[in-house]
Amino acid sequence: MLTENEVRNLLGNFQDPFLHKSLKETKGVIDVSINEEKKHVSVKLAISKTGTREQIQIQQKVVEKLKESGFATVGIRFSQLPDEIIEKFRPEGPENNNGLLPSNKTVVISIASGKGGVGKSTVSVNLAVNLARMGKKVGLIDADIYGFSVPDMMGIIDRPVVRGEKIFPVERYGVKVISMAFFVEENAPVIWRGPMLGKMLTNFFTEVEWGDDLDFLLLDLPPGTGDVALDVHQMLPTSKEIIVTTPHPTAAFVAARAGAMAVQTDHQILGVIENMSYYESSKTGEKAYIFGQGGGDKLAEELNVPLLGQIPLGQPDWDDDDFAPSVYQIKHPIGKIYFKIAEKIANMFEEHK
Ligand SMILES: Nc1ncnc2c1ncn2[C@@H]1O[C@H](COP(=O)(O)OP(=O)(O)OP(=O)(O)O)[C@@H](O)[C@H]1O
Repeated sequence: MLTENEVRNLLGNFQDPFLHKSLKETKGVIDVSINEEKKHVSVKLAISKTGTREQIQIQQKVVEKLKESGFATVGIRFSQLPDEIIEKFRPEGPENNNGLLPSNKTVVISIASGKGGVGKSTVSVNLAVNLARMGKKVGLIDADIYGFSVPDMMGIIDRPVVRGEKIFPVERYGVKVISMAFFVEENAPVIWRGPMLGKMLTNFFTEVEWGDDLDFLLLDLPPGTGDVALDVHQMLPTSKEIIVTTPHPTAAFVAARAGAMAVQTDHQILGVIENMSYYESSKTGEKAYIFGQGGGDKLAEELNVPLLGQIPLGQPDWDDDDFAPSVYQIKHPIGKIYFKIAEKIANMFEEHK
């Protein structure tokens, strides 16, 4: 494994993608810290333009190189170089303005879970829809390679339009949706492992025409804490995370590992959502805690983040004209809970605008 200085030297050879100078020259290697025991390296780099496809490319190369050098996990963060340095090295000629996707103002939020079946996709879909109901510009990427359920859940029948090199997402309930399901044969085997998924995700970020700057880009991640989930975590640009759990204390224990993965990859956790919290009788209003109790609270406490909400068991009441089996209507009691959670999330970013 490399020492901190060796990592600095290695990173110093990478080029700033717009200034075409080495990171050594631009003083773009800001921070390197190594956890030898866990074989983890955390790096902070400054480049001239963040939130670009070039950032994602350099990010992938850096992660690849560091893994080749013996690190098991890599955390990577980017910031913008100071204006003086950009001015000093700015190349002649028209500025390259392509590829500002997602833009600097887009908040990327990944929805993660410790295991499958806890409702991660349902939560992703309903958060996206409710952020859009608030008037936010929202994109949703279905990156759960084990089951691309988002299009079905939202009742999406259309497919994205491809024009030239750009893919135009499908819009549903005001959310721009891109799913791996659009690009693979139905029932095709799950061959999309780490690197392939990586390529696909890069394409989602760089070749998808999201239109005006998005406020939020949500990602439905693969469940679990195995290699695939770890790879995806590492590939994401500065992403925030929300962890979904069921109320059973053992479920929360497994979800805590997903939280640990987020921390390890330098992703800030915004909070925990507890799903399938209870069943409420529509006649008596009595609550039955079918899947146990306390898991969400316990996890939130352990991760030191807020419990953003508790979602009871219940189905949306869709009609045949507008079939979206997993989207709760705005007037539905669960729809209202999702709206409140969406408000909490949006408020976390209000002061920065
Ligand atoms: N609050 C809820 N009440 C009732 N059913 C729910 C609730 N949340 C999710 N479900 C149902 O549970 C099942 C699993 O949900 P979902 O697919 O969202 O989970 P997931 O964690 O994304 O699973 P996977 O990771 O395996 O894709 C679905 O059939 C979904 O409709």
